[in-house]
Amino acid sequence: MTQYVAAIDQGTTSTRCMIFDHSGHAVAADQMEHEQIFPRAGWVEHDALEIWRNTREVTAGALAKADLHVRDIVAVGITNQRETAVVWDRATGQPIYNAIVWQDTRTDQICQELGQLGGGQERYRDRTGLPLATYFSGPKVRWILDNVEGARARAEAGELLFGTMDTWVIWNMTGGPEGGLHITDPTNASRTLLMDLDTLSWDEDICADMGIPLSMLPEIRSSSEVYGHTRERGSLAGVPIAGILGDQQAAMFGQACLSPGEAKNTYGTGNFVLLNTGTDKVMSENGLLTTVCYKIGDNAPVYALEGSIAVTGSLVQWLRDNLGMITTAAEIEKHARTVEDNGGCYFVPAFSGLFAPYWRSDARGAILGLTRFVNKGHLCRAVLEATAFQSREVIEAMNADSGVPLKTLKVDGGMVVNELLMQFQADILGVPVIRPVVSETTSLGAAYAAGLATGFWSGEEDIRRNWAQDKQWDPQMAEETRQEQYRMWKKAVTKTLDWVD
Ligand SMILES: Nc1ncnc2c1ncn2[C@@H]1O[C@H](COP(=O)(O)OP(=O)(O)O)[C@@H](O)[C@H]1O
Ligand SMILES: O=P(O)(O)OC[C@H](O)CO
Repeated sequence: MTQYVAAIDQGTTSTRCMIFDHSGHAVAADQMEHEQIFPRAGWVEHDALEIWRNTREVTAGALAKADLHVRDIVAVGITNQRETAVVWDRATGQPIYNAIVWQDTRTDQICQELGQLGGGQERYRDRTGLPLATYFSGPKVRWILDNVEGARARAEAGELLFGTMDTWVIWNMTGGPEGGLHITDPTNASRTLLMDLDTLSWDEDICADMGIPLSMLPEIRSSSEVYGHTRERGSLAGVPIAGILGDQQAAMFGQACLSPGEAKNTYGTGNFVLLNTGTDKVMSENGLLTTVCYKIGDNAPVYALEGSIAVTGSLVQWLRDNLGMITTAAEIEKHARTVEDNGGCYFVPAFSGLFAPYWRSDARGAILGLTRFVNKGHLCRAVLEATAFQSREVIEAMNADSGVPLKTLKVDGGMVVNELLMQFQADILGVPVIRPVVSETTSLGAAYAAGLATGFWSGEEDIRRNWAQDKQWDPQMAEETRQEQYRMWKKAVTKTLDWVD
C-alpha cells in the first residue's frame, strides 16, 4: 500500500495542508485564507479560532482531493508563521485576545522599556540571538498580559497558556482542554526572545523581566520526533504528529540546505534569507539574527543566520487591496513589463519599520523619485524591485558575516512565479537565481521532519535526492547599472528613517 506524509502550513495569509509521497511529490493540497485584522495603524491581528477552523477544513479537503483514507497517512508535520503570539484559557480553549501577528508594531514602547533594564539590548542579543524588536513574541505576550483585563492574575494562577501557531494548532489537534499537548520546537522558541540559544530552554531571567510566568510557556521538544497522536475526532484521527518547524526553517529542509554554507530565500508575505551555519552559533555583526535552523531528535542543534524582511509579497497585496491598482497579484508582472525600468521610482515598504539589517522601528514607507513621467508600470516595477533590493541588503550582510560570498541563490515561496522579479533578482545580486521543481518547500520541509521521525524517509540522502532544479536565471545587467540602481535604493532607504517620533 502506498503511504504518504501530510504537512500543515499555518502561514501569515493562509493555512494549507499538503500531502506528499515518498519522492517528495505533492499529491494534493488544500488552502484557505484567513482575515487580516488591522484595528489601528501598525497593528495586525488574526483570529486564532478562525485559523483552527481553517486547519480542520484544509486537512479534510486535502485528504478528499487526494482521495485518501487517514490510514494512508503515516505522519503529519506542522510548520507555521513564526513569532505570532496567542494566549488562551487552558480550561475552555478560548483565546483571551486575537493572535498578535509578527508584523505588528504595538510593542515598540515595551521594547524600549525592556532595553533600559540591566544588560540592555546586548543581553537579548547574547542570550537569544535576536535584537529587542517588535517582531518577536515575548513583548506581544507582555502586551496582552498588560492590556487584557484580569489577564496577568489569570496567567499567574496558571489558567492561561501561550503559544506560537504551531503550539496552538497542536494543542487543539491533540484534544485541546481534554489533554492537548502544549509543546513547541526550538526553531519556533528561538523567535520568542525568551529562549536561551545555547541551552534551548526558557531563559528565566528574561521571562521574569518580561513579566511572563513560566507556567504559560510550552515544553520545548525537538523539531523531529513523535510527540503524540491527533485526537480521535477529525480527519487525521490517530495520526502521529512527528515534526514541528517554523516556516522559514522548514523551507531550509525543503530546499535541502542541510550543510553549512547552504542558503535559500523565501518570497512570501515577507522575505527570509537563511544560511545554515552548522552546529556553530554565528553571532552577526551586520544586523542579522542568529536562530535555530533545526534540531533532529537527540542530535545537536543546527543553527542559521537569518535576514528577515518584513514586507515583500504583502506590498503586492497592498497594491491590490489598499490601492486597487491590480486585481490579482499575478497582474503586477504584466504592468511592470510595459516599461523598460523603474523610471527613477523607488518604493521602500517600511510599513512595520525596517527589519534586517536595519532594525529601525522609527522608519515608515515612502515612494521616492516621483515625477510626471512615472506611470503605473513604473510603480509596479518599483514594488517588485523593492523585494530584490531588500534581499540584496541582507545577502550582503550575510556575506560579510560568513566571509564566504554566496555563489547562487535558491529561491521559493509564492512570489517566485514572477519571472520579471526573478530576473531582476539575479541582475541586482550578480549571481544566478535557482528555483526548484517543488516550490512549496515549507510544507515539504515539515513533511520531511515528520517523515524522518517515523522512518518514512531514512535521512539526508533521501531529501537531497528529491530536490530538483526547475529554472535558473543568470545575471544580465551591466555592472555599472547594477551598482547605480543599488546606490539609489540605499539613498531611498535613508529617507524613510527617523519618521516616527
Ligand atoms: N505572480 C506574483 N507576483 C508577485 N507576487 C505574488 C505573485 N503571486 C503571489 N504573490 C505574492 O506572494 C505572497 C504569497 O506567497 P506565500 O508563499 O503563499 O505567502 P505566505 O506563506 O507568507 O502566506 C502574497 O503576498 C502575494 O502578494
Ligand atoms: O507566513 P510567512 O511565509 O509569511 O512567514 C512568516 C515568517 O515566519 C515570519 O517570521
